Amino acid sequence: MSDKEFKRKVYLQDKPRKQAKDELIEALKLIPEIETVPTKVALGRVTALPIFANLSMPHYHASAMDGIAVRAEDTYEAHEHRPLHLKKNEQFIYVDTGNPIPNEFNAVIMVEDLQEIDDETVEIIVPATPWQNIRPVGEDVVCGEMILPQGHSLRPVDLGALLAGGVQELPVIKKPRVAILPTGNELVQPGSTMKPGDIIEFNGTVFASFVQEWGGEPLLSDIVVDNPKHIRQAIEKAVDEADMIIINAGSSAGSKDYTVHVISELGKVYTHGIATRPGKPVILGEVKGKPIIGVPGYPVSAYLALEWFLRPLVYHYQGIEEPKRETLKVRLGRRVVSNMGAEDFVRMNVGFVNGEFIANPLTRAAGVTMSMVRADGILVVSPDSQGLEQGEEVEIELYKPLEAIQKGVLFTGSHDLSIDIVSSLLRKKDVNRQIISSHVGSLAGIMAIRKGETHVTGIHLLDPETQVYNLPYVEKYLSGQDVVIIPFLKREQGWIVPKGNPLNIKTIEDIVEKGAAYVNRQRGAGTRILFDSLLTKHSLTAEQIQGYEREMFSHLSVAAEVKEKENSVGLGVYSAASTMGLDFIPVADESYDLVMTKSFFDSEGGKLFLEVIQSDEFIHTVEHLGGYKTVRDQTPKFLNN
Ligand SMILES: Nc1nc2c(c(=O)[nH]1)N[C@H]1C(S)=C(S)[C@@H](COP(=O)(O)OP(=O)(O)OC[C@H]3O[C@@H](n4cnc5c(N)ncnc54)[C@H](O)[C@@H]3O)O[C@H]1N2
Ligand code: MOO
Repeated sequence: MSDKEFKRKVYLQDKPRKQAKDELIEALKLIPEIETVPTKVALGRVTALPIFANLSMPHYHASAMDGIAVRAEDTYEAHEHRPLHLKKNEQFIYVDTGNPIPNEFNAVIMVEDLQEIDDETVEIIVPATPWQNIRPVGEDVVCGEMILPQGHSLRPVDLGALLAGGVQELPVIKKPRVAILPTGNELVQPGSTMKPGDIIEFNGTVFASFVQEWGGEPLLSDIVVDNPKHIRQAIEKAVDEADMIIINAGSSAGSKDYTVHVISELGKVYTHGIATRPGKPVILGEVKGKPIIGVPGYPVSAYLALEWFLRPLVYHYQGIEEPKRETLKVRLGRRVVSNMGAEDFVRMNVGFVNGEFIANPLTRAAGVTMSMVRADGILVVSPDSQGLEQGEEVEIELYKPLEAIQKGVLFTGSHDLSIDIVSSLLRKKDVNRQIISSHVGSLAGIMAIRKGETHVTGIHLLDPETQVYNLPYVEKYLSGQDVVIIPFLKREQGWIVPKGNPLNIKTIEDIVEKGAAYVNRQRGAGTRILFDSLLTKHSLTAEQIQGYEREMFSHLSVAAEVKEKENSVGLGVYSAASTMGLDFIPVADESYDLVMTKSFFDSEGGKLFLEVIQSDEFIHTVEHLGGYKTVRDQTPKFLNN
């Protein structure tokens, strides 16, 4: 078949995930191979047969203590009031722990229970019982006894028992070899010089690492060019070398999505399209009896699909149960909408607030790798649900240890680089005490405190009437709540412009007059409120600002956007400009303060948090960024009316 003969396939199935998996496992009779490996390097491998001891351990009667070997019968007369003397080499010999016990003796008396009279004589006052303090032959392992059953994943202690039982090598299931084929003309190897349209090939490494984690052996191939001929060749080679094949991507309906056609030409396609979001365009098939899985290109879809279909195969091949993740009951901090007819997999952040686990959905975009890095767990919403309400109790699968979630500090509010510094210093004090931050802007941060969804927020909200920062907003929106305001930083806000300030922007009027492309912040962000109040002050309107509608969610995203465009300008903090190598023209000094719930303030985590922000190391690091002054008087204000 040539390129042109491939028709564009646009219709995907919506097969239930479990059905698709069961059909695949059912269709393929995976026959594992067996190999012999040295016991010393067998950690994590799975026994292919029951393993029996070749030796007894110990293989002789051994002293269990340091002391003397005796005949118990010779000691029966010993008594507290009638000490008994024993003669060396006739009635006893000295032994150390582990020494063989000569045939004529049958008990050991510990050195602590002896009185040495002279070089040849000891005195005892308690008789010995036969076989006391002796490890009989085979006390640990008896020759011929089964040390381990078949299908057992070897742990460090198992290796010890095997070696003790004289097993120096053993039959294990061969690691299933998984060929990983990254395809796509846009892909380049990490470290290449990038031009627009290039994408770093990173999925392959993630897949290979998962395969290793699950006990398989990854065979990561070079990038395969997107055409049927090369894809076909790559699959044929992979089928010869591996037990399972992963092909990424081209699983969907694009004009270059050849994968499904090549698989059906070379073998069979069982499924194309499953009822999940994300991850829908998965292909499940076989070539020459080997499973082949086409996973979508988008990283999140790809990793989930790998877990749904490859993980069971890898474990099934090894003949062991797939380990289950811990689950946790949580209350939803926000509503989660869902597709009817498909399972939704929603990445979640979880925090322990006011004695309850509160979970909030992260971005649903399938291209955001960082959402997998940040996720504390995943919520699976069933196909017959239209969504779950705020406050509803649900169960999620955990991606992180419970302790880390329990100790995590939730920060929801306006992003500032100093919060990342607090996070790393906090972690230095306690590895489990990290900041889980959502950058939602100042007002949304205040609302999160109000709804009990966060421990801390960072805000910089100028009240246009009083020209006072923050306090008026806290009093307005958090009245009646137990919160603590901590004066935190003074920071410079200014115009972030490309290096050299090509449009020579100095004032807000310049943005209008020079037709600069403005990079705005989202509604409710302190920087947005500052910009809007500058507009009002200079009698300008939003319509006069080019780009006003496009909203970014952090200072750094504004700076990243400015870096992309010669004629652009944004409003943000100095540190964001300098991090991106951009110029900065100061506009205003503002107060960025922290608000925390009283219960967090009083908690262990709150105390550590305060210790960190008052530390010399923190103050020094923040001031070194430039554009900041830390507030020396961080006296907390309690709001409780
Ligand atoms: N008309 C339709 N378009 C799309 C559909 C659809 O149903 N109809 N489904 C969308 C969904 S959902 C997904 S998921 C993607 C899957 O697309 P493909 O599997 O064909 O993947 P590509 O388009 O080739 O790539 C998507 C994206 O991922 C990047 N990618 C690919 N491989 C790698 C790699 N090895 N490392 C890192 N990144 C990789 C690729 O460059 C793209 O940016 O289709 C939607 N479209
Ligand atoms: O189903 Mo795609 O896999 O949403 O991202």
